[in-house]
Amino acid sequence: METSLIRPTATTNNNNDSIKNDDNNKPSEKSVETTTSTIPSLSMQCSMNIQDDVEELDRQRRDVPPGYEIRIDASSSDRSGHSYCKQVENDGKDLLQEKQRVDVSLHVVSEEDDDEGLAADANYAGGSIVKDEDDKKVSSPSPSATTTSPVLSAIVNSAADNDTQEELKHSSDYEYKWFPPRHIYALREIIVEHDGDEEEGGNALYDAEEGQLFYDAREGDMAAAAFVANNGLASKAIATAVTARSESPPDALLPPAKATPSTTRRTRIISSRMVNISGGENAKLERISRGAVLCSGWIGDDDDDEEEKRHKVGKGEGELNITSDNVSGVSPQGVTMCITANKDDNTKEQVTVVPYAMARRRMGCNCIKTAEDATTNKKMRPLKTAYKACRSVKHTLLNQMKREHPNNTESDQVGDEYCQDCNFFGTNPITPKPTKKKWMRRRRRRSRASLSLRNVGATIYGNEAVLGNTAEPINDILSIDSSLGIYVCESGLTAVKCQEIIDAAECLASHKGAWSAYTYAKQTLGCKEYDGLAEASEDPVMTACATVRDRLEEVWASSGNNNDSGSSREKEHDVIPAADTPDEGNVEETMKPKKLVLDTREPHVVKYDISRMERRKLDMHTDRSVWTFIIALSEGRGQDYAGGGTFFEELNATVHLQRGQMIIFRGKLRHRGVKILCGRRYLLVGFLVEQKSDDEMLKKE
Ligand SMILES: O=C(O)CCC(=O)C(=O)O
Ligand SMILES: [Fe+2]
Repeated sequence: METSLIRPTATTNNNNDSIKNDDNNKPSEKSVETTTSTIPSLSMQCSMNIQDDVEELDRQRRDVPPGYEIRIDASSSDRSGHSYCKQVENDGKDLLQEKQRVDVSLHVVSEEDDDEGLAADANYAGGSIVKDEDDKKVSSPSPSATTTSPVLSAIVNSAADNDTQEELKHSSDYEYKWFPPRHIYALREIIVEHDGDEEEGGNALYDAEEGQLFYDAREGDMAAAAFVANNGLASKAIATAVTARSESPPDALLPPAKATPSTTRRTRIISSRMVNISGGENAKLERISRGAVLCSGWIGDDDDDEEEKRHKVGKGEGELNITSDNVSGVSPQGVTMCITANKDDNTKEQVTVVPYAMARRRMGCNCIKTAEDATTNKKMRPLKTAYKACRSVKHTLLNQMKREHPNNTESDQVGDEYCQDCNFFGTNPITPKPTKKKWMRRRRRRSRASLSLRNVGATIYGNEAVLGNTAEPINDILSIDSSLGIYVCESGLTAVKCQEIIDAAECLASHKGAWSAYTYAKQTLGCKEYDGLAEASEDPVMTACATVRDRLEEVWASSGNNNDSGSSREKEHDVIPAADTPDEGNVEETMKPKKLVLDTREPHVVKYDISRMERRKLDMHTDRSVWTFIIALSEGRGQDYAGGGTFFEELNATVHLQRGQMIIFRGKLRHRGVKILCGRRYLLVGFLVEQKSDDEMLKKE
């Protein structure tokens, strides 16, 4: 196993279009002055000519630590239609050797203008460059520098083994470059382009274990990129870095060199500070790469240089010969880079990513094949990720098809749209919309044939069942803010189980003809009403209820939060220690802990999609609940959707859950569902309310 590398590079900056960090409203020169030799100042070069990015840019400015600044340089552009990392030219010198400057740029084309796989000139965004000030070399950090900068410290400490850490701390060959977390995420799944020198470890990224933080900028490589694997340590390092930067001492937060794997699943890190990491160029990156096709083959003309070839492919020119033999996978997201796989004598084999539409057109065929050797051929190892991803896309699409053709057997579905050979869709994976008349007829038929309701849902989630619930509560609970009452933990749901709930909900919605909208959310389905959904959701819901009852209620009350008036922040001086709580008999009726049950129609599934603006988000509101739990059924950051998350007003942060995680919070906290940028986001939500006394019930009747 390769060791993880953090290969910092000295960088230069000759960009004068600076925009200052408006947090403290200091002029940019100020931040130059405050830059020390151990903490490089930060500037980012972005081409942002898309309106949406303005908000993101603002956020970036706020997020920049003191002494750093953001610089905007609208000149950074590339019209090839490809997203890739590149090293900006500098008089033909080997930049990495010279330790002068490394640019890491992302160039992204908006999907609206890309229907035939051709890049649009006007709509692209991207670019991030980290450089030091005044063309100066950034000095290597001394060991003390790692304590001066918690961010660097966190990154150094995330290196996989001690030797590497030591080397990084002491070697004068290394200099530290700090990527703001957003950009690390932006680069998360980008594959490093290098010139094909296939010596051992030539592309160490692909030898990285999941969870390693990677920054690889080797001499001779064509490009540099930061790479962060999906989960585990690397995420932790980033979460740590962000938190450390904002407020906390690094020592308390630094991850161990190797995370201890949890018995059931990989350690997953959640942080209230992992805010706004999607969006802006990252979102666009996620969007355009969806459905791209990975191909290997010749690109451009022999005498074109690499850059030229990429341009040509982006424009649909050149000699890329796409056949089913060289199509190697479909990338659902993230894998958007051109890769040079190998370089033997005169043979250059290129692996590149082209838009799905273009590949289809070139192949003159309705299906995309997945090359077996994507998993076995070492030279094509980068494709492994895409290959895996491809399988999951197929799975999702197949499920979708099954839902849309519930009565068909698989062979019925082959037809024009389905290739049994590769188990994949061709021209049109989505069934064409039925005419209104047909639709009405179908809807009537569906409602007649609606599921036979045994009223199981109402029983499963009735007061008695919830109060007598014997599910195991979750013990490992991360407190996002204990004074507000916001906690995150696992729900126990696996990805497969999450998908089962989604499938059940979608199946119901299609039988019913539509989603309901009985909470503030525009697309909901109540588990109490639908047996299939009720059954699929039982375990996580009961786990959530047990966790609130057996863990959170107690913690909450013991920190003086045993009534619900006003904000918890206001009550900070009014804490009644648990030990001083009077006997039950003396407690006034209002102070008695109430028994929590699920509200009349709870729990429910929420769906966000981008079909309409109001379905993308949920505006600021409070829930009519004592506690609300939200379980994420989909994965964010471009996998199932981008954007999203739950924003809390008092926290002033968005919490992003990973699939299977659950957030539990006080229902009266103002919160909103942040707009998703693409895909679909499903939640399983429950409102826990106080059980009404018999008197109250009678009164109501
Ligand atoms: O989308 C979210 O994260 C918030 C959902 C929510 O607040 C609700 O369903 O009441
Ligand atoms: Fe809510």
